[in-house]
Amino acid sequence: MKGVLLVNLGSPDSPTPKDVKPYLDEFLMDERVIDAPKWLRNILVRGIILQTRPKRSAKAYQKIWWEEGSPLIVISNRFLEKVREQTRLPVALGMRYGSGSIEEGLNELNEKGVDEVLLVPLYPHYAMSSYETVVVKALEVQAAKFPHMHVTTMPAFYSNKDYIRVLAGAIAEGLKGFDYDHVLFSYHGIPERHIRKSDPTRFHCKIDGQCCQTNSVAHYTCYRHQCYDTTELVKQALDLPEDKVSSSFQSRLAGDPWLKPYTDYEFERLAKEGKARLAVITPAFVSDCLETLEEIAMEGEEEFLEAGGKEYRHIPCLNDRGEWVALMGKWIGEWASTGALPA
Ligand SMILES: C=CC1=C(C)c2cc3[nH]c(cc4nc(cc5[nH]c(cc1n2)c(C)c5CCC(=O)O)C(CCC(=O)O)=C4C)c(C)c3C=C
Ligand SMILES: [Fe+2]
Ligand SMILES: [Fe+2]
Repeated sequence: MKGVLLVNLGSPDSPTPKDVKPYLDEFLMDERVIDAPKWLRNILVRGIILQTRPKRSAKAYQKIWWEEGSPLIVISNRFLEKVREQTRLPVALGMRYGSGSIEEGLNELNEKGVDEVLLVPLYPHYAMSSYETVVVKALEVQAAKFPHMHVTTMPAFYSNKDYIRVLAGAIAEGLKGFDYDHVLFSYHGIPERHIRKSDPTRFHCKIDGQCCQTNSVAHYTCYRHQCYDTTELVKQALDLPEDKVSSSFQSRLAGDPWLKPYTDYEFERLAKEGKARLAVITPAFVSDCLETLEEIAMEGEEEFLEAGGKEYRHIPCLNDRGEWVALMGKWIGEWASTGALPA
């Protein structure tokens, strides 16, 4: 019997340092997130980052926490419930880190008699620290605990025409009544090194301003290429003027170079260039979360206005909007009936 496992990133159980610390420990000790040898990761994460970050992160989580819990978890559950209404197949939800794990999700499907699983990483783009780690973890759990199950993985859907239509529709709605000077597509950042590590050709991705526009098999796993592709396709779908659109990368940790341009520097640059009214969208996330609600909607606005900007609008993620739920229902239906996956 077929079934579906949706997987998102996960959140701490509460916005307190006590709960944020074990969550960050699991997250940052993932070798695909902080990709240093284990002994060094131990020093970096447990010896340095976790000494101060949980307190700082907990404060940030407190600013965005909802009565029902973490926005990312609440929204993922709302999405789950609505997707269930679109299909007769069992659908479960798992989180890569923290409570409500991938194992619990697979177990729920197993108890319903599912032995053929469609695994859906809830990330539009491929990155070793997001999409890839979900797939690796799910396959590890499946092999160890549910060896009779067969798992098929949904590909990254960053350029799928239906996804672009749905994303463009959400952005058009968000831009309504806003006489914007610029639309910034802010994607979660990753270290530049991750791009090179994910290049199967080992020579294509040079992050030189050219490689992401030159055809290559490397783009199946090139986060940077995929992010720029999403921006370009939405720009075309909405007929946005070339000089009013750009992409940037947010949420970097100190240390190695991360993908540029950095979102916070872009806020300043755009304000200084006289772009008084700025709209920001965050298409690396399908659900609003700490990174969109605190870093972009709150901090971003402050930074932009302080730099001289006049008006700022953060456009929400797809969350549980009807068109997105219907599209996931359509993809599940196609897989269930013909085995086809979104291209
Ligand atoms: C080395 C560090 C990190 C990499 C690489 C990274 C990639 C990455 N992350 C997301 C999605 C989310 N990240 C979120 C929070 C978050 N991310 C990092 C670090 C890296 N992420 C940290 C330390 C945190 C925790 C908060 C903080 O202390 O700043 C979230 C929000 C979770 C929530 O509970 O709301 C999401 C979502 C992607 C898609 C990605 C690679 C493309
Ligand atoms: Fe992150
Ligand atoms: Fe590239």
